[in-house]
Amino acid sequence: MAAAMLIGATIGILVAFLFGKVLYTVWWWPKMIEKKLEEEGIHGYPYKVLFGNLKEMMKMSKEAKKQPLLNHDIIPWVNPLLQQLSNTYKKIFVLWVGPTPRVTVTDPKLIREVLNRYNEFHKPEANAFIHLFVTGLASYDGEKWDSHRKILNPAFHVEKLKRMFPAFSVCCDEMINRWEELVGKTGSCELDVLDEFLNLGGDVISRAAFGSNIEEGRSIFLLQKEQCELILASPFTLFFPSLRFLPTASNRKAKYIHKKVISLVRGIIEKREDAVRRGESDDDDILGLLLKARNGENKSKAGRGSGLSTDDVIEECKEFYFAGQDTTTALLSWTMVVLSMHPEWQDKARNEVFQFIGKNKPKFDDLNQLKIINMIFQEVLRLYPAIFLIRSTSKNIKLGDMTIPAGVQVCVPTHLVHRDPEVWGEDALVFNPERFSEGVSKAAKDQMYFPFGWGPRMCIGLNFGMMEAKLILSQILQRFWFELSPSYTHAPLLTLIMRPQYGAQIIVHKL
Ligand code: HEM
Repeated sequence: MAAAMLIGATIGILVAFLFGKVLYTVWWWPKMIEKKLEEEGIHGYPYKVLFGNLKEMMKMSKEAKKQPLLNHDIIPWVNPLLQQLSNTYKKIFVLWVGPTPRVTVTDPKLIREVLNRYNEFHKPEANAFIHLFVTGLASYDGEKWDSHRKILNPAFHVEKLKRMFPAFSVCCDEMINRWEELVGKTGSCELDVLDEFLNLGGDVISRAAFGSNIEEGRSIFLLQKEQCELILASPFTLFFPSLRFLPTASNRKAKYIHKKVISLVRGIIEKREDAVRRGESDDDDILGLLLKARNGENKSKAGRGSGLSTDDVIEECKEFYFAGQDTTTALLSWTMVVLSMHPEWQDKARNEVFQFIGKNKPKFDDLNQLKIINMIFQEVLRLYPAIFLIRSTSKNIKLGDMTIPAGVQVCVPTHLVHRDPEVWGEDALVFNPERFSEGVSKAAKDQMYFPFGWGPRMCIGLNFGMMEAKLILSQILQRFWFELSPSYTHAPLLTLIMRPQYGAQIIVHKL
């Protein structure tokens, strides 16, 4: 009897504790933060228990999407709530992603502060689902980030990229030859270029950065793609990561994929170790540098805290398979879509390729001559930037003359700032690569252009991604002209990466 009462009391205390914790997380804490933010002059939609503003966000977006999107003014269509808050509060406001406050900053001075003070406004702790992709360097802070960045930087130096160039070239040739076969005798065919570039990106990263064979790389990125689709199918899991513990079929599948990816990466590492032992491998690519650091061969470069474990190496490999592929895929897919919408720029780009490269195979140094293509990519990355930047506070931090409380996410909405008429002028929503003809400083007021991030945490793969993009686009322009397929629907989807929601169906014609 006494034992039963004891068990009953223990369960009662546990239930009360859990109830209290849930109440604190979904009601008391957000309300307290809301009040503090208001005292600092940071306003927004009121917090609603559990879902924050997610329901309004989805409702408004569903309403907006009843009309087709016909131009590059995507924010009122993709995220009308964000547009409304920005119109009302201008430079800083809060919106609630579930119980998490997201302070959104569009003021240039504040943006610079957030991105430069990267140790105070650090990377948010990746939620368990995001962690499946965004791991390694992109998610670390402090000493660990510093030492990993020092280990990896040399893999992206220009002379290393030059050495990787033949591997890039082989992958691009294979894709172009396949397109020629598909176009065949009829002279044209329809392709979903999103899939095409996803495959290309995976091949490039496998061969150039890991020296692994194409099949291994393809298995990894197909699994990661499937993982991404599983998460997108139930977007609430992004905001309520505890849902991953539910024994659902998709959670079981996500766990299975995660394990499989790790075992494939482990296999690539073991093969590389064998090749190094036989003296048959490039030990200065991404994987080579990571293994050297793990073996303690380049401690002086990495500095304190560089003790890499095999698990660290696996996390970095997973990250590069994801980061190195999806971002460049998005850039290339949007470029094909936009150049189909603006054929006059497609012609200008093609003329430039013929002027500097003719019908020859592009060489590494040729790519530096392609100024118009560079301007086109800059403009595509302005209107369709891959990623928006999110940081987090773990203590109260001064920002301008405000105090941002601990536990708040701070967001720099690249896609919004890249369309701000105060920064870009009256034609901010128009596709006009010409604005970059005299460089970024002349194109954007206050240098508010950051498709690759900002400062020390700027994208490590910038030159890698741009080399891949220039090489493949110049080869496409040499052989084909292209237009949108009637089956294409302009529908940018904003998740981790901005991509065309229903694919990028393009009709490719032989020149
Ligand atoms: C067009 C292509 C690309 C775009 C638009 C892009 C964009 C970005 C952006 C905006 C960031 C900063 C994120 C932040 O500060 O929160 C970033 C970081 C990063 N990117 Fe890229 N990226 C591209 C290609 C690549 C490639 C090809 C690789 C690898 C081969 C790569 C690897 C990384 C890594 C590892 C980071 C984290 C850097 C750090 O935190 O130190 N990216 N990228």
